Amino acid sequence: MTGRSPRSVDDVDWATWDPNIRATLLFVIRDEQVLLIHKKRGIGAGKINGPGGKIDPGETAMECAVRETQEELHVTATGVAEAGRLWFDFVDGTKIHCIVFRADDFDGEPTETDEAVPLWFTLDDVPFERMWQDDELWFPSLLNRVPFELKATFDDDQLLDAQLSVG
Ligand SMILES: Nc1[nH]c(=O)nc2c1ncn2[C@H]1C[C@H](O)[C@@H](COP(=O)(O)OP(=O)(O)OP(=O)(O)O)O1
Repeated sequence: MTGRSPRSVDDVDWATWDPNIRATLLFVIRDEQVLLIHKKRGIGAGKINGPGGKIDPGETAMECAVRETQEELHVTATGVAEAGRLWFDFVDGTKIHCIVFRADDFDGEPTETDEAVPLWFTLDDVPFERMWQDDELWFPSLLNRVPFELKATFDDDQLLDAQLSVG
């Protein structure tokens, strides 16, 4: 039998799943608004997302989230706390483990860089149609400060299946 690419979350052997990318996302949520980016390059270029990126050797996930936010927007997030964890299994073999952080505030002025354009959205107007398809599933938990875990399968940037657990 020829191998079939995993399609549903239950097709993936999560017990042996080993991510080839460990990354972070950070969402500053302040005054009923969320600070997002239009990402110019890298995985998900062209989409709107939170700032974030790959964890460097020797740094913690939280240090990575703060560093990436500094690099992409020239602001320093404050009041940072872990919000949830994401497991993305792509049919091309890319396996991304992503830790999501929430921040209450920041120092500095959001500034466009080579990597990102800063964008503010009110919490009832988050542009999910321009974001990764999984984001809409876990964003309510992020806003409500309920810990979440999401496993999802993707074909390129098309969401195939997702399982969310909260609390
Ligand atoms: N399905 C998905 N949903 C989502 O919300 N974010 C995703 C995602 N798949 C990937 N990402 C994000 C998480 C992480 O911040 C980023 C990783 O992509 P990259 O490695 O291209 O990041 P960067 O290029 O910004 O990082 P560096 O290479 O470290 O500069 O993509």
